[in-house]
Parts: sequence; structure tokens; C-alpha cells
Amino acid sequence: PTQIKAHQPLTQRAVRQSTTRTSKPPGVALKFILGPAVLTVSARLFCHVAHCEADVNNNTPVEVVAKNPVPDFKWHVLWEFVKPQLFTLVCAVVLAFGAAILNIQIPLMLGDLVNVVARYLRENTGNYVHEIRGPALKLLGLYGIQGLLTSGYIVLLSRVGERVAADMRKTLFASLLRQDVAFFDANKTGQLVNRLTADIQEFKSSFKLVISQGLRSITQTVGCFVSLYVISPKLTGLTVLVLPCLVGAGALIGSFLRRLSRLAQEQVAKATGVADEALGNVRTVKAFAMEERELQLYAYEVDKSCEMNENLGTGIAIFQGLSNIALNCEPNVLFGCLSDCSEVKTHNLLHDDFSFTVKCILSKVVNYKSCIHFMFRSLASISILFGQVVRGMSSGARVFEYLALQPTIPLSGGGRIPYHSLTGRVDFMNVSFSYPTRPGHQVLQRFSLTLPPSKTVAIVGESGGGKSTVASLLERFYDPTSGVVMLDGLDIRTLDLCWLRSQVIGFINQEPVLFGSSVMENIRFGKPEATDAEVINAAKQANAHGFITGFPDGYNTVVGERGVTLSGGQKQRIAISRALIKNPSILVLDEATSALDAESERVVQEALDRATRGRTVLIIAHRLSTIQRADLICVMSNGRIVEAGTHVELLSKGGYYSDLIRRQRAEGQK
Ligand SMILES: Nc1ncnc2c1ncn2[C@@H]1O[C@H](COP(=O)(O)OP(=O)(O)OP(=O)(O)O)[C@@H](O)[C@H]1O
Repeated sequence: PTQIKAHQPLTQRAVRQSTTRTSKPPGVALKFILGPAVLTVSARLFCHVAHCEADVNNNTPVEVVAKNPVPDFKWHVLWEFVKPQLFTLVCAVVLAFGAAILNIQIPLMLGDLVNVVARYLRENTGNYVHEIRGPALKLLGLYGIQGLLTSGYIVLLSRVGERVAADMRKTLFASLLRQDVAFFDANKTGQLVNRLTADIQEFKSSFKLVISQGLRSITQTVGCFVSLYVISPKLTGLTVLVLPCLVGAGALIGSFLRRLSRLAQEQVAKATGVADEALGNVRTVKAFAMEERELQLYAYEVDKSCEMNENLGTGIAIFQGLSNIALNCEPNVLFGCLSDCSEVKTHNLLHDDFSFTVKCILSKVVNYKSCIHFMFRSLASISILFGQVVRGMSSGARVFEYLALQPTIPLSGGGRIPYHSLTGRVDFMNVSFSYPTRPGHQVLQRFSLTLPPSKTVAIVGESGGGKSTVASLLERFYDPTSGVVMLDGLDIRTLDLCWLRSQVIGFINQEPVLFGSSVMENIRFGKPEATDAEVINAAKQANAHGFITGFPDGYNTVVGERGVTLSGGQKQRIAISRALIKNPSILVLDEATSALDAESERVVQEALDRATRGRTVLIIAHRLSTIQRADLICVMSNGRIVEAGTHVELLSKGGYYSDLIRRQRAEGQK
């Protein structure tokens, strides 16, 4: 049996396993009824806690965004997107309204036509063709105009929908790119991409459907209502009394369904996140033969989202069923009251002829009943639309939630130091820091360090000691919880961040990430306005020109997603070229050679030695051999500098550094 199991296709096994994992516990329906309520209460509590912790640390409470389960749908934000399309939208609405009015006219015209046919059949006199021509042509004309109006409003409406969706996508993408690094620590990429794609798609579909179908149903309802009033004002009054109760009950169930929808959409985004992570790291997944586990994880999340969406579907179905029952029963209840209706009594008094009275009332009743049925059918289709409104609004709310986010570290604004007077001196003064996603864990504690202009400072120390965090603070990926980082004596929080990152600091890390475009574009990423000659010059400085020109397509070689078609050393040298092209005053090398083999390291090190000349350099190093020539070496432990000096000074001290060197040599000999 084990063997048979081993040969089962992955999908079947994963699906089976995930089914067992997600098999419904008893009372699952209850969970979904109580769940949202409990979540709302608990989310409020937790949000509060997260907020308090973040406040204590003076950091962005990023979790608040991630944990807030029900963002509100903000009409004013929608208005901002719709405003530029207002003229087109109004035209679409007018055309749709015209089409709906004609829709009401068509049965009446059809009635005229049928009357002519019936009269001719009954009396068999007159010129049939002559008599039928008028109503028939009118009806044909009506069909034609109705068709034109319908095409017109669909064209306009789809234009509005597409443009609103495109604007939303662009604005949301811009808003996401603006966010702090801490925001990306707290939110999975797949979930963010889901908001850009699935949520906006859902919102767009709902938007278009609600306007086209909603307008038709509402117009028909209003048209029928007027007809009802003409037939019997009293019965219509009774209807008006009953309707608000139905609408109130509907709104109540609606808010519950919206919450359910929101949870279901969150779950879909979570499943996308799992797939995104697995596909994005497919080499690691394959290297560990983890395809099956990833599939199980994905199947588990998909099953959960399927279950939640089924529950939502059941909720919507129950709601629509109930509203249909209510809408269909209402006319009958009204007619139950008809015997009591004074209109009937008046008819009885006025007309002694009982059969005449019955005929009059019956025709009125039939008219009223068919009219009210037509109206309730329209109302029923509005209630069906309601499901779409629920989904559309919660998708919209999810999009708007991220649009409203303001980064705590603004990308632009602040001062710039003129290039000729910039020395590149950096001071960390009493910096304490904890990551916003882990506010209780202090990574740096009253950390102080100076990077003198044009000198090389290396930080070494145990793993997790906070070395990379120092580099992140210099790049201003995060702001210190307390203390200050200064550039040429100015707090970097007062400087223009865009200038700082694009012109002052060059950053090269252990695993350089390239984009799936050409070598030329990847290097130019460091300075978009750079000429081809500048790109080639930067590549020469980084020892990259030789291998690039060795490729058949030279600088036009496409490097594949994240640079998969290049070796580690080649990627690193392109990353160095990318950093050098902006001619930065400060270079940060975060373990830039630690992922390379000895030969690649030698070539890259050569490039780095050339690149670091005349600049302020911060090297975060694992391999101590690469930093021996640094002007200052600092040993970090638990977020503090415990030892500092040159290689020779530190060796002679016989402290932490010499201990590290000894350990590394011992590891190398093993
Ligand atoms: N984005 C993050 N969110 C939360 N905690 C983080 C984050 N990045 C790092 N940390 C934590 O901060 C501490 C310091 O990490 P850091 O990467 O600065 O150490 P390091 O000295 O560079 O380690 P290594 O030499 O292994 O790269 C670690 O405990 C780590 O778990």
C-alpha cells in the first residue's frame, strides 16, 4: 500500500490530504455565523494592542493594516476615480435609462399589436395589413432604438469601467511602491498582487453590472410603481409600508454577508501568496524536493477559500431565496386585504349588477397583480445584484485600504547637500532600534559609530548581531527608534530620501537581485538617464565588461527572471556596475562576496577594491579575509560594538576579533 501511495499523482494525494485537513468540523456553519463577529471584536482588541506596542517604540504600527479585517468602503475615494469619467458615465446612464424606459414600453406596444390581431380574428373586418402596419412599425422602431441604446451604454460603460480600473491599478501600484520596507515585512507579496489584480477585476465587474442591470431594474420598478399608483393608490400605499421592512432586513443581512465576503477574499489572497512564494522560489522548492509539500499547502489554503466562498454562496442564496419568498408573497398578502378594501366596497355600492362589479374588480385585480409581479420581479433582480454589490464593495474596500496608507518615511521632500560640498561622513549616534514587525525585540542598543569620509569601515560579528540592520538604517529603510543617523552632520531624516538613495548611497548586498531585462537596462537601473558609454564604463570598473561582451548579444543579453541565466559572480559584478554608475559618495557592501566561490570572489574583490577607492565605505562582512585592509574594523555583538580598531590592533588585543579569526581558520581547515 505504501508503494501504491507513493505512485499516486501529486494532485490526487494533495487534494486528498488537504480534504482531510480541511474536513468540516461539526458546527462549521455556526463558525461562519459567529466567526466574523468574534473576529471583529478580537481584531479591535489586537489592533489596539499592536498600536500601543508600536507607539511605545515610536515605530509604524504596520500590523494594524494587516490585521484590520473589515476596511470601510470609501465613497469619496471612488468619486475621485469616477470624476474624470463623469461625462462618459452620465452619457452611459442616460442611454441605459432610455433603454430601460423603452423596455417598459415594449410590452405595451406588443399589447397594441395583439389587440389588432385579436380584433381582426374576432370581427374579421377591415384591412388587416393596413391596421397592423402602424403598431408593427412602431414596435420594430422601438426594438431598433432599444438595441442602439443598449449597445451605446454598454460601450460607454465598459470604457468607464476599464479606465476606472486602470487608474485604480496605477494608483494602487504607486501607493504600494511608496510604502516603507516595514510594510513589506508585514505583508506577503502575493496578497498585495492579489489586490492589484483579482480585487480590482472584481470591483470593475460589479461596478459595470450594478450600473447597467441595476439601472434597468430600478427604472422598471419605478415605472411599475407609477402604474400601480394609477390603478390603486390605497394598495400602493400598503405596499410602500411593507417595502421598508424588507429593505431594512435586507440591509442587515447584507452587512453580515459583506463581512463574510471580505474574509473569503482574504483567504483567496492568502492562497495566491502561497503560490506566489512557491513559484518565485521554485529552485529552492525543487532543490529540496518540496513540490508535494508546497502543493499541499496551496491545496489547503485553496480548500479553505473554497469552503469560505461556498459558505458565502450559501449565505447569498439563502438571502436571495428569502427575499424572493418575501417579494412573491407580498402581493398575495396585499390581496388578502383586498376584500377589506374600501375601493371594492365602493364598487359594490355603486353597481347593483354583481357580475359587472366582479368584472371591474377582477380586471383591476389582474392589472394590479400583473403590474406588482413585474415590479417585484425587478426588485428580485435587484436583490440578485446585491450579491455582486457585496463582493464589489468588499473588493473596493480592500483596494482603497492600501490607497489610503501613508508611508512614515516619505520618499521626497527635505534638503540636499550640493555634490561639491558632500564629504560622505556618516555618524550613528546612540541609535536604538527594533523592527516594527517585532517591536519587543531590540536589535540595536545605543549604537554609535562614525564612518569618516573616504575611509573603509568594516563591521563583523556573530550572526544576528545586527550588522545588516546598521546598513538598513543608513539606507533609511527604517528609522531608528531613538538616536540619530547623520550625513555630513545633518540628520538623514531631514534630507531628501530620493536623493540620498539615488545619488549618495550605493548598496550592494549578498544576493544581488536583477530584473528580467537586458544587461544594459539592469546597469542603467542605477541611473536611468545614463548613456551607453556610461553603462560600459561602469561595467569596466566592476570587472564585468569582459564577460558581458563575451555573450553573443553583449549588453543586450536578457538575464532571465531575477538574473537566473547568470552565475553568482557575474550577477554580483552587474550589481556592482549598477551601484557604481550613480557614482555614489558612500558604498555599502553587505556581505557582497560571501556567496561566491574562491575564483569568483577574487574577481569580484578586485572590482570592489577599485570601486571603493575615494568613497566612504561600510562593509558588512562574514569572511574576515576580505576586510583586513579596512581603516577600521568594528566587532558587533547583541546590537552593540564590543571592539574596534585596525586588523593588526585587534589581533594584538586578543579579544573577540582574534577569537573570530581563530574560529574561522579552524572551520576552514575542517
Ligand atoms: N525585517 C526584519 N524584521 C524583523 N526582524 C528582523 C528583520 N531583519 C532582521 N531581523 C532580526 O534582527 C536581528 C539582527 O538581524 P541582522 O540581519 O541585522 O543581523 P546580522 O548581524 O546582519 O546577521 P547575519 O550576519 O546573519 O546576516 C536578528 O535577530 C533578526 O532576526
